[in-house]
Amino acid sequence: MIKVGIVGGTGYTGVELLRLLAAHPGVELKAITSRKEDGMPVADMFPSLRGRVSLAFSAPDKAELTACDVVFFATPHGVAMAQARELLAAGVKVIDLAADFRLKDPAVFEKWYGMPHSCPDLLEEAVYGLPEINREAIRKARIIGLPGCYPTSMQLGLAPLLAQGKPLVNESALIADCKSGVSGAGRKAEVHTLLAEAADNFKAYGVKGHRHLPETTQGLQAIAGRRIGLTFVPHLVPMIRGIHSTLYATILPEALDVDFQKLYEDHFRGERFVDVMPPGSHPETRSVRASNQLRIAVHRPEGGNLLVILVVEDNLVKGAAGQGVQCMNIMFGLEESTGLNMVPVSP
Ligand SMILES: NC(=O)C1=CN([C@@H]2O[C@H](COP(=O)(O)OP(=O)(O)OC[C@H]3O[C@@H](n4cnc5c(N)ncnc54)[C@H](OP(=O)(O)O)[C@@H]3O)[C@@H](O)[C@H]2O)C=CC1
Ligand SMILES: CC(=O)N[C@@H](CCC(=O)OP(=O)(O)O)C(=O)O
Repeated sequence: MIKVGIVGGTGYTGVELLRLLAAHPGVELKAITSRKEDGMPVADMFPSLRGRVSLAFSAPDKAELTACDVVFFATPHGVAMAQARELLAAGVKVIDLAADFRLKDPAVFEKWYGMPHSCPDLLEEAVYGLPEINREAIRKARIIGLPGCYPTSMQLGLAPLLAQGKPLVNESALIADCKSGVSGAGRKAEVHTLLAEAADNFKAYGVKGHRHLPETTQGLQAIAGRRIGLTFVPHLVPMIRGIHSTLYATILPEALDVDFQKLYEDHFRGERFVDVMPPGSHPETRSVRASNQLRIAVHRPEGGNLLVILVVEDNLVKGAAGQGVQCMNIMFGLEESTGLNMVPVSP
């Protein structure tokens, strides 16, 4: 059994990790931390876990965490990087759901997260936890920086176009129009996620610049091996879970004959968690709810030169906790889908 610790068990991604790991056949939960709820039984705070998780939250304790095989950080940015070195030295693998190990350039990290990076050497070693792109590196990794929720949808949605030897679309003018449910903002109390603010409302935010832009650009450039240009506009929609990303790319004249549906199907053939839907499909967020599935539909309106890619995922599962479990399975040599075979909840 893999001994698992979770730092930050009371946030939405923390409790989602608990839901997935409580049903995982190869895992033993050893420590679930919360400084504010120290001593409270997990099932008292989350009755959905009654009979499934018998542990209580505890304050982060070095001895408890270093006795684990892997520790997940479901904490705000900056927490994992302060503790990772000690855990790695004790032979513990680290999977961070925040952004501490996503961006390769410490100066870019500091610009977008407003804090200096405390361990640039570990940043260099860390592997970006997107299995469909980075599976082999994840297998050998000691430390994983899991992608943000929006970047998962944007990178998987655009990867087949950019992974070709020569450009098929105008790679300097890609557009990502993305919508997220409010759980993406986390569990902490904030005015903009109050029911009276977020319900029956719809708005864009972060148009001037969102921290997921440099992360996504970094990933897409690594896939393409070329510079790319991306405009990313996130929106908040009045639903709880789910991301819907609509991606636009202009087809180059020399690629107008390409069968893009086939290109996507070939690219993701054999990928358990990426479903390329039949032509003409309109994926819905509820078709992936509470599952690690991501669905993609490829459109070319009126057969013209604009490609429209629709992507849906559950921000808390494929966009966070599920992707973390997928990476853990790969790192520990388990079947990649272990504990992740749930059917999406619909309606
Ligand atoms: N929500 C989403 O869709 C996604 C979120 N993420 C990222 O995952 C991380 C967690 O997000 P979310 O679950 O929404 O987070 P929340 O902000 O809701 O929860 C944070 C958790 O971290 C703990 N915590 C806070 N500060 C510290 C600290 N200094 N040391 C130890 N524990 C601490 C809190 O418990 P306590 O204070 O009691 O210790 C709490 O359990 C964030 O970095 C977020 O950006 C990533 C992808 C998607
Ligand atoms: C709806 C909403 O507010 N979403 C969050 C992104 C959630 C996420 O993936 O966050 P991290 O990069 O912090 O891990 C936002 O736009 O800030």
